[in-house]
Amino acid sequence: MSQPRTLFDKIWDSHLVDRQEDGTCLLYIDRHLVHEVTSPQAFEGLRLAGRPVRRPEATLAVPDHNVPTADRARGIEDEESRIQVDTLEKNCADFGVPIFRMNDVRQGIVHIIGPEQGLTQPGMTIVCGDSHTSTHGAFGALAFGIGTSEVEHVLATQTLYQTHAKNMRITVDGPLPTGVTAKDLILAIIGKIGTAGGTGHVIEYAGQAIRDLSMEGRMTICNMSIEGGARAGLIAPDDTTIDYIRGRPYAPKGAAWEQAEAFWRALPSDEGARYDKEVTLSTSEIEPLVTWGTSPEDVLPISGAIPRPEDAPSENKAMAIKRSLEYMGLTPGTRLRDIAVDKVFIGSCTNGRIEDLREVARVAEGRRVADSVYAMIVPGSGLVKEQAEAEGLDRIFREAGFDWREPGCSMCLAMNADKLNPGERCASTSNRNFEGRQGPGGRTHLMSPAMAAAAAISGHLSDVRELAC
Ligand SMILES: CC(C)[C@H](C(=O)O)[C@@H](O)C(=O)O
Ligand code: SF4
Repeated sequence: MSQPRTLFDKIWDSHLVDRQEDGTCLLYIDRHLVHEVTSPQAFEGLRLAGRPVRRPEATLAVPDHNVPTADRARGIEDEESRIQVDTLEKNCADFGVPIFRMNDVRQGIVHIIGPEQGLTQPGMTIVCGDSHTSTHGAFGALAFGIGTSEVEHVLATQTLYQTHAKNMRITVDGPLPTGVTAKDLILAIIGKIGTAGGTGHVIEYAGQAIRDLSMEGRMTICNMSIEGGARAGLIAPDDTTIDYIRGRPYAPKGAAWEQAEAFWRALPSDEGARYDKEVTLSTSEIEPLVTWGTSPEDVLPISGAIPRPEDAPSENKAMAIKRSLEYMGLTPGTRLRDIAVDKVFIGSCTNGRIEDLREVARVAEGRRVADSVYAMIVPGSGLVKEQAEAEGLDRIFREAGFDWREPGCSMCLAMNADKLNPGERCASTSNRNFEGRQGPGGRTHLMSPAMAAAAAISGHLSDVRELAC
């Protein structure tokens, strides 16, 4: 009998082209997603070497980081952004790579459109020159970010050099308590394991709380695996996965669907498969969470207060807390819910999907954004936007005083015109809160869409459970 294998090992083994004595492996890559930030030098490399793209039909490009989220009819005003987006279009035209252009309704954040189009499927290897490629692991695909020289390698050969990561399993037991979402789960996980907790590992998420999540929630979890230091995140495919993929534009059809489904159902880790590291959490310990510092592991329940450096377990940690608090403009002991916000950003590849927008609408309906707050909602893709509008969510948002925008990365990382001003404080549904992430001097508190909506309405960090929904 063969050894029981994990989902990760099954995907790895089935994509192994070659293994060197030193452990370096050559993997076949099924899908390659491309955006404007990390691809220009890769295409330039191909041009210089006179090489074509090996499998254009396995590649899809989309501009997302540099696109404006308002007034698209006016084109892109910022010159640097315009050059980035134009360069991507030209490279795709020159090399025959399919692209969803800025004004295509299918345009959106690369990690939102892959799943939406049915390009992301269980058992695949998926890469993109972007760290949050881990998002696609929600489908039981081995998906990870790569650097620009690797983008060039994949474009040229459809393969990639890799070394085998270790297997880690994080089990979240119990049902989701009221007001607690996938975002709270992953923030709790990162709070527990730390930003280096997953280093060198591929994390498989398991347990009732994970199984009970929709695909949207599972994507939120896998998206932030990278913030926990992991190489990738994975969730075993099941009925929820298969139902989500069925009928999407790039999903297999007819007999190919039957075959694919049988293959997908054989992918989950075998009984008795061995993990190098195991972590267990119970949802009974988890409340709605917010970050207070400049790392995603600086996380606390909304009922908590800003930590005191002198309570830190080590001198180093005390220094780190002090520095974070200085940057964040916060005083130890302040109750989190007494912290006023200037802006609210709802969107990103972590929380810019339709379900996230429905959550926001549930909180926003019949209420008003506080006068002191500017709140923006940036759908993850043109199709998410279209769906939200078909459901009348945009009307709820507008009536409540939210700014309803065009799709893109936007203020998740401020590579376009959407930025925090120095010193401004933001409740954000994105995934990174380091110094300057949302604009130089900007201060970010990460949280779920419902919690961000609650902050927009009340004008300060607040507990969504106290707003009757
Ligand atoms: C610009 C890109 C390379 C970057 C990433 O790799 O993640 C961005 O998407 C981010 O979220 O910081
Ligand atoms: S939405 Fe944010 S995290 Fe996601 S790809 Fe864009 S910049 Fe990166």
